[in-house]
Formats: sequence, structure tokens, C-alpha cells
Amino acid sequence: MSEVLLKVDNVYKEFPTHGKEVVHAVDGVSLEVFKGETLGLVGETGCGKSSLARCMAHLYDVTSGSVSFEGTEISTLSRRAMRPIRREIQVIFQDPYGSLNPRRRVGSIIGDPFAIHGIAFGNERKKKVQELMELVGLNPEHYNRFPAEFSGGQRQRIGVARALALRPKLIICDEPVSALDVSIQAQIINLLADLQRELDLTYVFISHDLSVVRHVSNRIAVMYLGRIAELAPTDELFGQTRHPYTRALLSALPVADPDTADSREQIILGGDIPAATNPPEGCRFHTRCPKARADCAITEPPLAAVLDDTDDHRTACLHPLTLGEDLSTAVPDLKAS
Ligand SMILES: Nc1ncnc2c1ncn2[C@@H]1O[C@H](COP(=O)(O)OP(=O)(O)OP(=O)(O)O)[C@@H](O)[C@H]1O
Repeated sequence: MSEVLLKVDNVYKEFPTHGKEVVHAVDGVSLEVFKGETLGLVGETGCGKSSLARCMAHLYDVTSGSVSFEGTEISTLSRRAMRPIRREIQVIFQDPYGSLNPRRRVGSIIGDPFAIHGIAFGNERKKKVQELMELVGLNPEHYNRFPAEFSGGQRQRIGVARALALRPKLIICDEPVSALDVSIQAQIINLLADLQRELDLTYVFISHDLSVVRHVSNRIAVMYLGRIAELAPTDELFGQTRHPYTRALLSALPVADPDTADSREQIILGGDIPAATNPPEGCRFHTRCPKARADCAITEPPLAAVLDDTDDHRTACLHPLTLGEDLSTAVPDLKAS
């Protein structure tokens, strides 16, 4: 049995708006992150990935629900009580440009966690920072340079070095390669994979790009409008896709082999993603789902994990399996989509 490092239990995160409405950014998410794995989190822009990530690291207070790390409930901890756990959970953000202060030298930026936690001073800190620079493939002699003197990929390496400073157990990578050129993306992904092996790290890897997530993840959670639509081991998610939303995402992926491309079903979803201020009742996806039935507007369809207890790491709508192409009971205006 895999060891659970982080557990998210029925987490909701709401943001007030200027009016009376509330943004339901995370809308009842439960999942576990196992020690040593990479859990990919994928979904279209605005589906709540970053909000969930920030709840996981307790950078945001949850509206309700709980997050526990190594069995300790962290979502209610004060900043002070969170301090020792903050060392264990680090976040790497998307924008290597925006997340580095342009007026500070990289040695001082990477050394920030040591300064905040009162670890190592003077030359000892400099030595530790230079070791980190070497670990992530930066030249330690560039200690006194400013962020602008580094390329995009090198700046993301600075972000990785800073995240590693306190030797965390869990790193939440929030779109770490999205701002980079494709050739540089591969370098950063390989670096993260090497570091995972070397330092026994666990990752939550967030991306809107399913092909990147497929490459790095042991399991993948697909998010739609604040909820997890499907969660499965990577091979199963691609080999036995269950959720209609995941099928649509997969069908949009480019394929290398033109023969496969010809035979592959392209699923074009009708309509827009509903507003996060007013998500649909029942299944969040039912307004766009080609398999939706009338009851999907009232209740979430049964989950695979509930029916198949040999497969307790899977979560997905079962309609494609149980209903096939039969849309006879579908909500009428959905049939056309
Ligand atoms: N601080 C905030 N205040 C108000 N609304 C917010 C805030 N942060 C996020 N939201 C809203 O919550 C929803 C989820 O946003 P979030 O950034 O978590 O999604 P995401 O999947 O990470 O999107 P992206 O891929 O674009 O970063 C969106 O509707 C967004 O506008």
C-alpha cells in the first residue's frame, strides 16, 4: 500500500466578488498524493488548478474541508504553527520572470529560504546556495548576477533551486514550463525528474497541457470547473479513458502518426465553460456532455471507484461504460452537441 503524503478531503475554495456572487474555484475536491509519485493535475484555464495547489500548500485558507500532510491537519494552522511544515512543502510557479525580483542577485534570491528560516549565515549560506546552483545546472560563479542576465530556462532553474533549499518532501509545480520554449521545457522536465530520483521528492505537477502531464505523471487528475472529473494512473487514463470530458481533451491532442489521426474520433464540445460564479447543479460537466442524462443535472453520476473496489485509485463518471451511445434519456438540448 502506497504511503499517503498529502490528503485533500472535500476541499472548497470560494472567492468573494465585488457583487453578491461568489467564485467557486475549488468545489469539493478529495484526493491523495502518494509518497514518491508525480500526480499530474490537468484542466482548462480557470478550472481551479492553481487555487487547489495553493490550498494544498496552505498558501490559501480553505473555505471548508481539510488538507493534511503526513497525517497532520494543516489547513487550519496559523502561520507560526505552519512554519516547520512550510519547509516540507514548496511551490514552483509558472512565471520565472515575474517570480524573481529583478533588483536582487540570484545568490540572495536562492538563499531566501535560509534567511527566512534562520539557517546558515555568511560564507556557509553562500556555499549552500552555490551547491544548489550546481545541483540544478547553474554555474555557481554566477552567484552575483541579476535575473535579467539569465535565460528563461535558467530563471526557472533559479526557481527550482530556491524550492529545493530546505530539502522539501513535496514540491507543487504550478505550470513550471508553460512560459518556456518547447526545447527548454524538456530540459526543465528532465531536471525535475532527475531531482526526484536523487532527492526522493514527491510532485504535484500542474499543467493545462495534457501531453506534458502525461510525460511526467504516475497518476493524473483531470479537473473541470472546480471538481475532479477523472483520476487514474496515467496509462489507464490514456488506455481506458472513462470520463467524456477526458475523452474530449484527449481527442484534441496532436498525434505523431497520421494513420492514427485519421481513425481517431474528434470530440468537439458544444457551448462554453459555465461561469465559476454559477456552476451547474449535479454533474458540473452535464451542460456540455455528449453522454449526459436527465439525472446528471440533479446528481453527480456514480464514480468508478465506488463500483469497482479493486480499483480504488480511480475516479470517473461511468456513463460511457454503462450507457454506450444510448442518449435516449439525455437532456433534449444536449443531443445536438
Ligand atoms: N484571488 C482570486 N480572487 C477571485 N477569483 C479568483 C482568484 N483566484 C482565482 N480566481 C478565480 O477562480 C477560478 C479558478 O482560478 P484558478 O487560477 O485556480 O484556475 P486555473 O485552472 O489555475 O487557471 P489557469 O490555468 O488560467 O491558471 C477562476 O474563475 C478565477 O477567475
